[in-house]
Amino acid sequence: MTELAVEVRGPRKRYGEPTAVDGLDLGIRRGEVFGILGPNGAGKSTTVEILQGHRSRDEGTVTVLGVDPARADRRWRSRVGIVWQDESAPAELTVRETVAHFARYYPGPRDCEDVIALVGLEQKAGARIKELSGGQRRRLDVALGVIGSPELLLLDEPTTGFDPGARRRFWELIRLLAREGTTTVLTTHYLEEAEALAGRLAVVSAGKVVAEGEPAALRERFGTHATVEWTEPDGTPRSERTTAPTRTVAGLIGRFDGEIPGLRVTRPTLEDVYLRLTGQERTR
Ligand SMILES: Nc1ncnc2c1ncn2[C@@H]1O[C@H](COP(=O)(O)OP(=O)(O)OP(=O)(O)O)[C@@H](O)[C@H]1O
Repeated sequence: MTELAVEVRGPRKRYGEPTAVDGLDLGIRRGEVFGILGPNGAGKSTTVEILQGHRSRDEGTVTVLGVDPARADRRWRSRVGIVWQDESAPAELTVRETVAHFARYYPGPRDCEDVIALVGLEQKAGARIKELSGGQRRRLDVALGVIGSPELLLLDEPTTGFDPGARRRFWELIRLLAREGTTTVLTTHYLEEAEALAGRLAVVSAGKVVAEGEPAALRERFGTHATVEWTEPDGTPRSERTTAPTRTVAGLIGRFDGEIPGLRVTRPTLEDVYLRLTGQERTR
């Protein structure tokens, strides 16, 4: 059996111009949490939908848990957990009824009450779906994605609308599932989420992968410039972008007698690297 849970080679999907997915190659290992980052319209949802078997592709080979999702059967579906961008669970059912209803589709589901607690909906277990807030609805979507004990979770912007506490709880859930061996693929616009959760990331832009690797390695590879900031004796704030911040600081030490006012050395964040890779770099 292949070590890769997801293998995508040369996929293309065109709705018109430009091509939505244009050779967005991915190799996602079993058991890893893999993040897909990219600006609006980069092709993330289209890719996740192709992996889920819910969108056709024009070209390329796609293998998910050893199967082409375009030809997947019910057994394959029970091994894959999906969090839809807009779930359409019946509004009149309660949270508990909905989770129990979805659990029946799977051969080895998790315990319903456990899952409700894992997404923090214990207090709302008896509430009807139509009475939930947007963030609570989204938490229910996540519960429905994990209820079947999937081998692979495919999550498209799972934490949109989550408050910070719910987001942290979600991170804990993904880590718990990862410890159990679940592979997770998630798209997100939250850079700190990608950094906190993903062992590896792909940054996509215009339907292609523009960089891939561990978050720290991406920062190292693409975020080569640090910024050194200080204040001149006349009060003028200064900053310098440099690949050799130690040398800049050494120069300042030579010029200043004692403490350098306002000295700060900042390394690029994942966000800086992301903005640079996707052509949205700010000028500091
Ligand atoms: N059903 C569709 N019909 C026509 N064009 C589509 C359709 N779905 C997506 N597209 C186009 O394909 C491109 C990629 O869209 P996609 O939804 O995959 O991007 P995304 O990276 O998920 O963006 P976002 O961050 O906004 O969710 C966009 O230009 C979008 O307008």
